[in-house]
Amino acid sequence: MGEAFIRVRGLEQKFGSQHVLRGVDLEVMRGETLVLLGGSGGGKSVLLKHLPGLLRPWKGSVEIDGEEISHLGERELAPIRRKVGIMFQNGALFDSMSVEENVAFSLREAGVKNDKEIAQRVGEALDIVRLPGQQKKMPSDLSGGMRKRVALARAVVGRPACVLYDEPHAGLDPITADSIDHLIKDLQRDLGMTNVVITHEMRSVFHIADRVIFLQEGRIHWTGTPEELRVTRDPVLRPFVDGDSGEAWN
Ligand SMILES: Nc1ncnc2c1ncn2[C@@H]1O[C@H](COP(=O)(O)OP(=O)(O)OP(=O)(O)O)[C@@H](O)[C@H]1O
Repeated sequence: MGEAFIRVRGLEQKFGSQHVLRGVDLEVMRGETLVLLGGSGGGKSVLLKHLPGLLRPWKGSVEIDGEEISHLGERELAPIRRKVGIMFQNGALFDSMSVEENVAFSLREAGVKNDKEIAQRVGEALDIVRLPGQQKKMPSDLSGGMRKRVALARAVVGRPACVLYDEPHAGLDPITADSIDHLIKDLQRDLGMTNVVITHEMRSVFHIADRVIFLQEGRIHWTGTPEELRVTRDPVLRPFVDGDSGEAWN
């Protein structure tokens, strides 16, 4: 580690009069797993969408692998999006396409045309997410956990250097959520992947994070290791870690 793969400086975003990001400074080191925590509506997804250039900063800058991307057009962003894969919150699979077609979609978008190469790379991606041989299944045939893994296969099939995960555990039972955590760590260990993960699952945070960032009202309120998070006395973080709303149980 030691070298920043993502560098965000003074990032601000507004939607109408709503000032969602208010000056975010962030570095994600190559090969690290960074977890992004924060209350609902605090701007985590909005921040994540700036990293592959899906949103353009209102103010500030975003650098990916040493390249400033905030001024780039759609065509110039294509190589950036090959470096930064994203696994969206709802999995976002196309229900009318098979698993194979869903995973191949981002490769075809990236201009890969050779069917044999596509089939091979889809097979490898399905192996990585532990769904070997599931190419012909339709999304409606899959469980929630399997759909998430197909979404992850789609994010990694282009062999990005970095994967962004927007609540990869949402709607999963604890065992399936744990298997997603293992996949995230396998990608980091085996392929040197940089991971940025939004989650509300504290158990996962302690399993996967090298570093944690807490976003509050559009700014980074706290940064530390999982060990520091576990013992923090920060008045905003403590109830979050304990899952304590402050209301009494009778
Ligand atoms: N494209 C958009 N247009 C207008 N408002 C938006 C847009 N995207 C996000 N917002 C608003 O920005 C705020 C932050 O949203 P965001 O999805 O980043 O929250 P979050 O921290 O990811 O929350 P959660 O944990 O609930 O998913 C919300 O009030 C949301 O309604």
